[in-house]
Amino acid sequence: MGWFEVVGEDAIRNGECTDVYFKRVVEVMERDGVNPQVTMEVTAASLPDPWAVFCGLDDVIKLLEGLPVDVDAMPEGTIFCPNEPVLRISGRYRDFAVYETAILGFLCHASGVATAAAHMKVAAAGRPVYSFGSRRQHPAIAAMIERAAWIGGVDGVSNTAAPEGIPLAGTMPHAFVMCYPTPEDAWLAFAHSAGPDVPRVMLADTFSDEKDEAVRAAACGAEAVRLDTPRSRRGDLRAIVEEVRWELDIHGYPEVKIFLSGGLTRADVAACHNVADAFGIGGAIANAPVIDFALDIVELKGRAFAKRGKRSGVKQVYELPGGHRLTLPAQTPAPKDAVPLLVPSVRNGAPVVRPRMEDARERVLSRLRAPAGRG
Ligand SMILES: O=P(O)(O)OC[C@H]1O[C@H](OP(=O)(O)OP(=O)(O)O)[C@H](O)[C@@H]1O
Repeated sequence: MGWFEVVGEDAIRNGECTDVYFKRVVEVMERDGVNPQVTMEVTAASLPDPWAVFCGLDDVIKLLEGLPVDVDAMPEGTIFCPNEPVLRISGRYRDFAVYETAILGFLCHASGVATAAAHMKVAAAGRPVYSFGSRRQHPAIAAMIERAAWIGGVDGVSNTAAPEGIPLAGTMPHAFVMCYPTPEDAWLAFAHSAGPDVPRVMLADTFSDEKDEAVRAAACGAEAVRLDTPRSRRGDLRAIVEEVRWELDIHGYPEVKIFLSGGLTRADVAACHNVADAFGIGGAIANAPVIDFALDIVELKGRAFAKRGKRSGVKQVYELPGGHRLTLPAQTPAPKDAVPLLVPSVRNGAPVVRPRMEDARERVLSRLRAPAGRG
């Protein structure tokens, strides 16, 4: 272990970040010379929502690179439903058994965050959503959280350690406002000295009522006011936003936008989607429930074989015209005009694809734009 209680990249790549039972059984199998050819599939029997976003494949490909395995998977950003295999690995069991822990960890966590982000975008109905939640998770995984949120469709992220290319977004903390004699002093200092590309979004709820501070912030040059109303003061959030909008308009600031944040849930965002102009979301994205993926043998030595509760045989998931989906045995001929969703990702340890987060994000956004919804 190093300075912090984190697992280093080398330990993950070497299979040292694993459940001890894998190490124990691999030793037993080595002694017995047992190492059958298997195909294993990753599926989730249930989801927090009717559909989810597949994410985390990039790390899985890097993890398995160089091992004698083949991997087929849905591309990152693919929408999937319960029981659909999202990824399959073929190889000799002992050669990749210890990686199950990390494979599932990569996929469960990233897919959970991407899914929550996509559902939040649906709730916001076109208004921008920003990921402010890396403070809710261990800093060592901030880049993963922000990447998954970006793939899920957020419009920017707050953590400066996010992967390059993701736009950074942020306003000002309450501590900043409190470090000046008055909020006006803080807002004017920010308006004067923040970088030219930094939007003048002023936090307008530190000491007094939102409608009072919002109008005062507008007078100090705010392009937008951020309302981060504490839950203890909240009551009817939509009514607060409507009242602030009214006061800004009547005092001559109709162009000043309202940015909402602070413990927002999907229901809060849906309730305010047409009165607030943007949303900063922390825990409701970063603390998303993980997707409960499992990795199970479906074929052993070339024959369909599965434990109880699982369907045996290698499968393919098809998308049909009209957005319908079908899971069939892989050897069944593809239905007419069907698009197979599981595609080659690794062949004998060599990556066939390098997932690009922009492609994954576009896959999600194009689905969210589709009139038929997620299909
Ligand atoms: O959706 P959430 O889980 O609440 O996370 C995001 C919140 O984190 C920050 O608030 P915080 O009060 O921690 O800091 P601040 O006073 O600097 O705004 C930010 O202002 C958001 O409100």
